[in-house]
Amino acid sequence: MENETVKADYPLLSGIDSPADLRRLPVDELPKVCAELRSFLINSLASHPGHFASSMGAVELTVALHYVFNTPYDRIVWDVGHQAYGHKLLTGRRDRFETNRTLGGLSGFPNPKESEYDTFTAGHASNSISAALGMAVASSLRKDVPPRHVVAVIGDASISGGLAFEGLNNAANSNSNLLIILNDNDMSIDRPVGSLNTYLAHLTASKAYNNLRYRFSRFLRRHKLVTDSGKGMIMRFNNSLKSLLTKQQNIFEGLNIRYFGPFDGHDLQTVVSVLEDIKDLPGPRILHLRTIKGKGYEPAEKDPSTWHAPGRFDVGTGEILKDGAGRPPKYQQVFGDTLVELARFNDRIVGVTAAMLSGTSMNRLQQVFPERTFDVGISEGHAVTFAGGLAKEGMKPYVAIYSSFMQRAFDHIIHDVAIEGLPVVFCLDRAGLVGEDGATHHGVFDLSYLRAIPGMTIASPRNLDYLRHLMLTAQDFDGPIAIRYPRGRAEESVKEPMRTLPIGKGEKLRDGNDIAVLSTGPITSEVTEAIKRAEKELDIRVAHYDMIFVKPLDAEIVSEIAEKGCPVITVEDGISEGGLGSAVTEMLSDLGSAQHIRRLGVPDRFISQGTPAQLHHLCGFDADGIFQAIKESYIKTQTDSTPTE
Ligand SMILES: Cc1ncc(C[n+]2csc(CCOP(=O)(O)OP(=O)(O)O)c2C)c(N)n1
Ligand SMILES: CC(=O)[C@@H](O)[C@H](O)COP(=O)(O)O
Ligand SMILES: [Mg+2]
Repeated sequence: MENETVKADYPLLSGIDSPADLRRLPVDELPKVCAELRSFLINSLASHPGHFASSMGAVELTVALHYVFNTPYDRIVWDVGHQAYGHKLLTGRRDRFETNRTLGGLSGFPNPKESEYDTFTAGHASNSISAALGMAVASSLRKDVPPRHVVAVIGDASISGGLAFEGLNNAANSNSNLLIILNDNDMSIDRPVGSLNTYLAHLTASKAYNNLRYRFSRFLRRHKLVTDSGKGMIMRFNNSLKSLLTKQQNIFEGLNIRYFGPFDGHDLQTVVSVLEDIKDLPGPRILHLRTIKGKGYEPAEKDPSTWHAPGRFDVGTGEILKDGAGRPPKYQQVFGDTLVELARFNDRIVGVTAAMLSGTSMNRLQQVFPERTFDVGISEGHAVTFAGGLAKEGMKPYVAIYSSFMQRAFDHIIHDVAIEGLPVVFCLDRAGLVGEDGATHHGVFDLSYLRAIPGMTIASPRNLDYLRHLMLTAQDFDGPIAIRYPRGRAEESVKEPMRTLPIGKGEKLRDGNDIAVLSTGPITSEVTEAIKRAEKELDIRVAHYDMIFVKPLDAEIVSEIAEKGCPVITVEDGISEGGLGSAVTEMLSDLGSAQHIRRLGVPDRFISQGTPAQLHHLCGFDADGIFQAIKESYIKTQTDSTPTE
């Protein structure tokens, strides 16, 4: 990428290999750096897609942070990290940026294994304040010289998450050098929800007070009046102004966190000078910046939801290049439509999601039954407990949450739903290896963590028909049930009318006695392909069962394969430890069988980004990997049964 054209198009950016280069520029050159960063992002992401609008909106903030703070000595902790592309470009990764989110390339999120500037794992929302506070406390315990600044950058939706509140609550009691930057663009992925959002809008309305207050405190500091008595003066000044200019107390100051703002987060000079002013103040502080999601690219500014992660697009026209024409629908779409279909006939059905209204297609229910659809914001734990309450009073909640985000709600599932056996339907979208979002987002742990919960029923459809069958089955099921389905499009469209399935029953898709393969979920189609190849190339007969339910596991099927006595292979798009393979192994062992079992799934390590097909191959459970496993298992039986001299 660093050719002559790039240098001509990005004269300043091409000279910035690290933030130290940025810091050598005069402050009035910084707006040009921002313009170049935006142009770079637009041109790169048009053909190498990723999280667009948040990074565009955080450009000035990113430049200001690396300009004012001595990174990487000073720590910037990005929340979620989907706004950190500008940060990647300024921290030595510009020439590799086109590998973003691809196999072996850059991670789409800050990743400490990738760069010393990426200070903490990011991907799941609301962790930045806690992590940054921990770092700040560690720094003061170590008595770092010079004192180390720690900055958490968090969005208006992410700060509404429970974990962020816990962090704020703790930070307020600490004297650590923590600066929280609230990047408030008044957007989540969809419209933000909740009263904190309304409250932040009100803070903007009290701008006059906040500006005056900031100017006064700056005057005192510049004239070295910030002694204890100076602080007292500030407080008295604040309090009298507050009653004059605002109707309510500032929530952050009420928590004992000094609040500055709101300021225009695109006014670079202001952001730089405010950061310079407040960076050395002791104790926890919050700087509230108002920004525009998608800033600098008109289509994104107008429709930030669509441009959160738009895919490929035409830079000139702003047209998003769709890849779905004529192809079967996505799992999420069929989930959304089926939920509407069921809800039309059953007025107890309600939908709950945690800030993923469009991502889960729960917006389809919202369009038809707005009063029965609940987007509770980034609060997976609350979503589950809230659903528990709904179920307790006779409603039938379908809770659609991405599998990896549901990890946040593990205890809520146990304590607030499973112990009472409440009939909540957990719709785990993005189950399995999700692809480009990588390790933080792969939904690979759900089978293992849910299977450990007594009374939990867990199922996975092999195609869209079975997704619909399971959603109908769940409607009349009196207990907690999880349905896991993957990201993206199915291989085939819906073909059959919806019907109820027997709980805990799998299906035999093919019979044979040489090997038995047991699978769950859409990966079943890879098994079918592998078996066809094995039967042709190895001249063997392979039995294939779609287990559908991982819990309760179909004991009849497991007894049948125990009787066959042949080698067994299990296949799942999830971590091998504790999932389908473990369930089958445990049951066979309970039956006293000593059959050879091979468990195919995600190995015991974190898997980075790539396309799902690449990752299935890497983990050895695409059609080719399954074929190899069948072959090896078969060869082993042949070798084992050959009589020795
Ligand atoms: C625990 C968790 N839940 C949901 C998400 C999905 N998610 C990613 S970004 C986002 C919206 C974040 O909004 P905000 O913090 O305001 O940042 P913005 O996108 O506006 O820049 C959501 C809900 C997530 N990453 N983590
Ligand atoms: C940053 C984040 O967590 C979301 O934007 C996530 O990347 C969405 O994933 P999908 O693209 O699968 O909806
Ligand atoms: Mg936001």
